[in-house]
Amino acid sequence: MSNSSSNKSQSQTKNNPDSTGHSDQTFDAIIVGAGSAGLAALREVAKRTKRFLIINDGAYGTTCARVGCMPSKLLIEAANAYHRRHTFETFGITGSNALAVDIPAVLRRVRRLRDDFVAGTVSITDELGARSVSGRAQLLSSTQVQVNGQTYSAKGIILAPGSSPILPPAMQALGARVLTTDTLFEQTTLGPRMAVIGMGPLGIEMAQALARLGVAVHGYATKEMLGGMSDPDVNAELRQALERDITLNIGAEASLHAVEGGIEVRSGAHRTVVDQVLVAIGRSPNLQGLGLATLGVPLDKHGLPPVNPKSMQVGDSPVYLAGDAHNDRPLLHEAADEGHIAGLNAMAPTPQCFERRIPLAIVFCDPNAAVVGQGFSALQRQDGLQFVTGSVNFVGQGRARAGQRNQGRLSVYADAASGCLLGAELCAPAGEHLAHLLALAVSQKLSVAQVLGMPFYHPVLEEGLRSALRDAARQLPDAVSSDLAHCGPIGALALD
Ligand SMILES: Cc1cc2nc3c(=O)[nH]c(=O)nc-3n(C[C@H](O)[C@H](O)[C@H](O)COP(=O)(O)OP(=O)(O)OC[C@H]3O[C@@H](n4cnc5c(N)ncnc54)[C@H](O)[C@@H]3O)c2cc1C
Ligand SMILES: NC(=O)c1ccc[n+]([C@@H]2O[C@H](COP(=O)([O-])OP(=O)(O)OC[C@H]3O[C@@H](n4cnc5c(N)ncnc54)[C@H](O)[C@@H]3O)[C@@H](O)[C@H]2O)c1
Repeated sequence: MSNSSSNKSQSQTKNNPDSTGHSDQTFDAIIVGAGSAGLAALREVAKRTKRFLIINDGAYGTTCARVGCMPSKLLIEAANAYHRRHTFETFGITGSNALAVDIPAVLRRVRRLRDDFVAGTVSITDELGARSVSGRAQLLSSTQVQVNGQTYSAKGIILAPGSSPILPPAMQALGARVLTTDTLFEQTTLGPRMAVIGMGPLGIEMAQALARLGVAVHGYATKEMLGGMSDPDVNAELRQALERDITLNIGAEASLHAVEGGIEVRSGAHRTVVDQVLVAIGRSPNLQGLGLATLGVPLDKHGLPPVNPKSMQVGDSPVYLAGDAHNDRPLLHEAADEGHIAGLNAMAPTPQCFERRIPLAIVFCDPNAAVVGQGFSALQRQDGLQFVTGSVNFVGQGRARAGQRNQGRLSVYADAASGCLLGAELCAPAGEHLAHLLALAVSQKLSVAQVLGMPFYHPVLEEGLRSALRDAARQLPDAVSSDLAHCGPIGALALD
């Protein structure tokens, strides 16, 4: 798609600037970027006025649906389905050796479903006719935008231009075998040997998925902490889990060199030759050429203006910056929230401040990794804060053992005085669901004792969370009143 349905969409909405239907070229709001943030803003703007314009450069369909969240999860689902065969023999199921993966077919399914998801988002702008314009927008002032050589004015301007994968020129120079997530899902096949540079959320997810599809994967990271984790014990579990699938090289910057028969990856003293490389070393906001300097506000070293995270307002101007372009919380639900806030405020007589949700970041590796609320290092950095850590290792957890997925660790952090849950880090089976449960508890400011007061069914993975909470409760002053935390273990793994 990126390529077929998005191009179709562009030709359908490629408007002559004079055909916007507004002879004075003045609008209530102009939205720059039709991604998740821009479309969330559009929903609020369109409820309040018909005098708006949404301008998008390049492919339509949003980064999330086109080259981000959705195709990456589609690849992961296929990889994990195939990987499950390794547990079959232990379950008593024979014949798994006869199973094979057809990577081109996996990629075709990824694109087919991805195109469905994209079609849904593309239709939103397609239906707008002349109010949707294709082209690269540039600010001329806090109330003026130029696109395709035409100038438009608006009372409020929402900038939601997203971000792009970082691909250093030396790596890009090696040609089509060096991929980013913008090109990964367009490949007809992958491997047999691949390197993934960068072990942030994106690198980890793709490296493990590729390995589970049978590609020999080498992963490279400069830092010990992987996938956004900061708790050394949880990070150790994550590392161990990844090393079951990929060869990890940690500690030095990786560089790429064209050699006979492939691309050589050099990292410290380590050398490997691969067929393709996925570069996942972060994303940079699409701010270049956006004209932010015309706003007359100071820009930081990355070219970012000051943005109020509760109103998305840039300084005191009628301009709002939302989504990955802001680079504060580059996640889908945050981009949507920011677009929503920006849309409301661009249409309001006076911008309002909104409470933001507690942080929640999930990495869809197996076991899932997640940070909820305040992570370990954020808590450690807080002067004067004393917190306790309650932890559980899933190796002995009953339900996890039953399903052959008994690996991982979950740590909860609680205020040492009040017992209030502050956050959690985990790399645990069904971690995406445990993380949501914890997010509810943290956002409701519940104490460890209060969460322990809810029922935990048996036998469920959530009993692992209960063990971590009990571990925390034992270190808290109200241990005696909280559940069974003060009781010793029964001594039977399935019951404890
Ligand atoms: C591989 C991958 C996996 C991910 N997985 C997850 C996940 O599982 N969960 C999660 O929460 N998040 C995930 N993310 C992050 C998520 O996709 C982003 O946070 C989200 O898509 C950001 O939306 P946005 O609206 O800010 O940007 P985008 O969707 O990129 O929209 C920006 C739009 O603005 C356009 N534009 C740029 N400059 C201009 C200009 N000057 N004029 C006009 N238009 C312009 C762009 O071309 C683009 O169409 C993932 C990202 C990637 C890359
Ligand atoms: N499940 C999810 O929610 C999800 C999944 C994927 C991406 N995302 C979002 O997309 C964004 C981008 O993700 P990302 O993982 O690309 O970026 P990232 O910045 O989180 O991680 C990049 C990593 O690459 C390392 N690195 C940089 N240069 C290197 C080199 N030469 N050799 C080896 N390592 C190097 C960095 O130290 C860093 O740890 C993130 O901010 C994330 O929020 C979210």
